[in-house]
Amino acid sequence: MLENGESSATRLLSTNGVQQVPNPKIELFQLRGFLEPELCAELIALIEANRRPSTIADANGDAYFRTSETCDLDPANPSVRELEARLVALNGIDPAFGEPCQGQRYDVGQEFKPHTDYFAPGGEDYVKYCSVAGQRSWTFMIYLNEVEAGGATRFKVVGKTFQPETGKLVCWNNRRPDGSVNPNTLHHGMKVRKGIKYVITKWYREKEWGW
Ligand SMILES: O=C(O)CCC(=O)C(=O)O
Ligand SMILES: [Fe+2]
Repeated sequence: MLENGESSATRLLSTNGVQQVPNPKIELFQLRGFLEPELCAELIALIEANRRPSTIADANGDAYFRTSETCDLDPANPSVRELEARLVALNGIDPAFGEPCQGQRYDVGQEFKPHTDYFAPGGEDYVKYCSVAGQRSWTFMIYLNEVEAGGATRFKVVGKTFQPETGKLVCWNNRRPDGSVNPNTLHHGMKVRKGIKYVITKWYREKEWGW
């Protein structure tokens, strides 16, 4: 187990199939087939059964900034426990540093406009969201299905776009090597044009979550 909500390139690349985006501005990885289709289908069913409008920290006045729906996944559910076990095996992050897993559902026309997952230092909500658990360290995201059209995740600064693919994981470090937040992680969950998009998001913190 690594310390303080940290994963590392070395740890991630020790799993067969993990690929790192070759760009010094960001630590960004993908792993195809991280979850098998059966587990993805179970997680989709959970998201369908229990969802609410998604929210954002540091509200910016744009009511259409994040138009998806969110599911707070029950940590006691067997499929969610399996998901958590897969994550720790891959990333070596002590689960105590993780926020609870969420599912996100995007219908046609829904998106999450360009944003970073870290809380803006000095921003209004920084104290509110970071005083206990600290800043977000790593993001792990898993696509649960193939979308008929649209719904890619675009990292504009580094020029990398990921297409949704059943069971594919994408993960990145939200900070630079010196520990400061990395604006090059800016990413856009682009509009779904046809079909419905389902993803899992898992965020880790620099301190124990403990809520
Ligand atoms: O849905 C996506 O492609 C991106 C989701 C995302 O960035 C987030 O939930 O923070
Ligand atoms: Fe994000």
